[in-house]
Amino acid sequence: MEKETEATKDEPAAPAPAPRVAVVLFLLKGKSSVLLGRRRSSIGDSTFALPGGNLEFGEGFEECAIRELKEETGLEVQRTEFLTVTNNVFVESPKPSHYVTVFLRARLDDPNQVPRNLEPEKCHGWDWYDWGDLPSPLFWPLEKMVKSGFNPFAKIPS
Ligand SMILES: Nc1ncnc2c1ncn2[C@H]1C[C@H](O)[C@@H](COP(=O)(O)OP(=O)(O)OP(=O)(O)O)O1
Ligand SMILES: [Mg+2]
Repeated sequence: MEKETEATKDEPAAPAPAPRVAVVLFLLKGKSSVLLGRRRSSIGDSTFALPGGNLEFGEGFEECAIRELKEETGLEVQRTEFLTVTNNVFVESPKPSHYVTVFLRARLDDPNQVPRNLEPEKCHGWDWYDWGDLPSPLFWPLEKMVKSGFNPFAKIPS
């Protein structure tokens, strides 16, 4: 049953907070490079994270990843593969939030494409980092994956 906060005489009841869905992309280059950007956000400010964002109503995961990548970096990919999904509750951010995050991966269609920082209000800039020598601090959900041994370059079991 949907929970609602108590309505007052003048204000309608606010809907109870609900989990949201995000789609993020491991964009891979060569044998071991991934694209990361330093976040400017109330969630994970200044930490290094993957391109991606909120799934829009009616959108597919791949469609969302391709759109967010293009909006944030100008880079284009044609197809993606599903990697994993994680459940992340951000209790300490100013506005607590809960994200179910879908991780996809892709390779650059043209390895000579250069990322541009098209949303500078959300990111300090994009760059390629070696998976064996990642920058610090990583956005904590990503840090957790790295620590658990997750490898976005691994062959996906069929
Ligand atoms: N690497 C990650 N691991 C887990 N969750 C992540 C990761 N990256 C992002 N998220 C979650 C938490 C973020 O607040 C949420 C939305 O991504 P974020 O990049 O903040 O949105 P956005 O501002 O690009 O979205 P939009 O463009 O839709 O407004 O996704
Ligand atoms: Mg984003």
